[in-house]
Amino acid sequence: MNYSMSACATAPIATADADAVLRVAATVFEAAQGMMVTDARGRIVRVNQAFVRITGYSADEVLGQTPRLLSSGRHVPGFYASMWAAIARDGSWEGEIWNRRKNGEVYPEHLSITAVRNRDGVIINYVAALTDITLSKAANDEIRSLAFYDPLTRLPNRRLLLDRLRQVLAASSQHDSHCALMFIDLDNFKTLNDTLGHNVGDQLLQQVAERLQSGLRKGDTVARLGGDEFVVLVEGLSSGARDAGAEVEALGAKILATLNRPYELGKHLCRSTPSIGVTLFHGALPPHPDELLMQADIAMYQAKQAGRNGMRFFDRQMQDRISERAQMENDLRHAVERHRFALHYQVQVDQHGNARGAEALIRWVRDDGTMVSPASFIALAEETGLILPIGSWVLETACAQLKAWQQMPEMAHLILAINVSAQQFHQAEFGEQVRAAVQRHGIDPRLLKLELTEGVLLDKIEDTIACMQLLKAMGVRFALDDFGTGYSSLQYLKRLPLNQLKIDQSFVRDLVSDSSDQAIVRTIIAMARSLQLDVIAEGVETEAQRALLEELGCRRYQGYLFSRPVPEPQLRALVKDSPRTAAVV
Ligand SMILES: Nc1nc2c(ncn2[C@@H]2O[C@@H]3COP(=O)(O)O[C@H]4[C@@H](O)[C@H](n5cnc6c(=O)[nH]c(N)nc65)O[C@@H]4COP(=O)(O)O[C@H]3[C@H]2O)c(=O)[nH]1
Repeated sequence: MNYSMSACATAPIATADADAVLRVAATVFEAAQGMMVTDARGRIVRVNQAFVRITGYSADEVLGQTPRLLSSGRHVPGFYASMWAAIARDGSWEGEIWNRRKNGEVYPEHLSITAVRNRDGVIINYVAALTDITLSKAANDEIRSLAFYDPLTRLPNRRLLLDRLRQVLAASSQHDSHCALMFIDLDNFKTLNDTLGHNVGDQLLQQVAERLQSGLRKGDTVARLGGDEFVVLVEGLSSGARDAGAEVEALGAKILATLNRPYELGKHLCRSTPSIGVTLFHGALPPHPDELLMQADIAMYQAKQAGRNGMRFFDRQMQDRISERAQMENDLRHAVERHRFALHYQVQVDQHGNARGAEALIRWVRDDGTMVSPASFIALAEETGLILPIGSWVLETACAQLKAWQQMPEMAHLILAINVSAQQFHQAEFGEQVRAAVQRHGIDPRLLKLELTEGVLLDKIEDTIACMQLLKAMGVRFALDDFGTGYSSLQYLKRLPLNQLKIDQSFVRDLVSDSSDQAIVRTIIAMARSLQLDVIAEGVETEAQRALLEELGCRRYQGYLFSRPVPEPQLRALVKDSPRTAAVV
């Protein structure tokens, strides 16, 4: 284009060929790009239709003028001087500038200017090609905005936050002052969103964003990471960690108070509270931005654990615990995939010492063969949902074991109890799962006992009763585990098709010396009687405890006095020796 223009401005018109070149040049000159030709002194000598369209000036209005008439006044003083210096040096210049249309509107344009020289090398014209980039610039801005800002709140997003954090970290080695990263998460946002709808949830997030922004200093950054997670980056705190901590503490208290004020969300007046996690950093050895964000997140999690609507500072021990937990979750997942579990069995005896049954207690078998107690992984399995495949494995393994016992005369009478967690029990297909397992293994369902805790039973009581009744009708038994530690009331206990109450070991431990434990155990036994339920005591370790339990009316026992939980072959040996099962320590 510029080449053609130079041809147009400089080629001598002598031949028919030259005529054709001229027509081509004229056509090119009238292309979509704005064109402007000046003489060597900068006076406009020619413009095309596109120029007229872009600038709003007619050719007559600009001929003889200088391009200064388009100037927007937006550029710094040295801008044009350096542009002309480049043209003088290189023969051309190209870049983006702001110009002004005839109607006063300032617009961005892409401009390229080429100097045209005669045969002697003297500049005779300047040719400018200009493109209005208003639209593409707007599109660029939009892309930038989408890439770096959260569309809902207009706050910086994670990408921009990390970018700023990187800058702050790079600069922090030169400053003494501390900076803080605060991770803010709204408590119960999900519930509000689910109950009042996303529209109301969005309004809350917008108002939280406004409150956060208005409560901070200009230099601080508020970002939204997504969902109900906000982050505040605070710079320029005191140089001493203690003072900086106190400043952040005050800021945190202010944020808590601001976000605690009620929100008007359409026709709803709502309350929302935040949990805030803070990590402080400064100078010498700044951590990686992702690491800082993780620390603040961990501290926020700790604030949640501590009861919400509060603030916590990051603490490294907490991080170690969380890393351990993550590692354990990973290992447990592998264990579930490869069925790395074993059932141990703890015998349950009657008052004559005869084995009447056993409780199956799971162990996680580590790759090095060590056994991990369920006390250290069942809670994690419940939190992560892994309890479902684990529970299925226990059910299958217990049924297979019962089947095997049915072929052994000395074991065939044993009732096997398994623990069922709340999540497992409340799956819609749990009843069916048990029925199918019983059928698949061809076992007598009366030999299977499901131990449930009070928590399981209290939840969704009608569904619970329906599921229990279905299984009870098949012959499956139910025991209520850890009895006495929850909130069971006689009224609802009456409605549950239970077979047995299990006295929690915490009442057995000091039974001999503690008269209030004796009173509790006496009451539980009386309650069981009135409900016509069996009663068993767990955690029986001494003969004195057993004797007292017997005196109080309890006829079934489980505990170290009889045996610890042991692998199946040991249980078999033990049962063979019963009555008065020998103690296995
Ligand atoms: N101090 C003392 N302790 C005694 C005595 N006798 C038994 N124990 C222990 O007390 C726990 C009794 O089981 P639990 O209350 O159902 O408590 C169980 C149960 O809630 C859960 N659990 C075990 N296996 C499973 C399972 O397959 N599924 C589910 N969901 N939970 C399980 O893990 C808990 C802990 O199991 P374990 O570590 O095997 O711990 C067992 C057992 O080893 C005694 O005389 N003294």
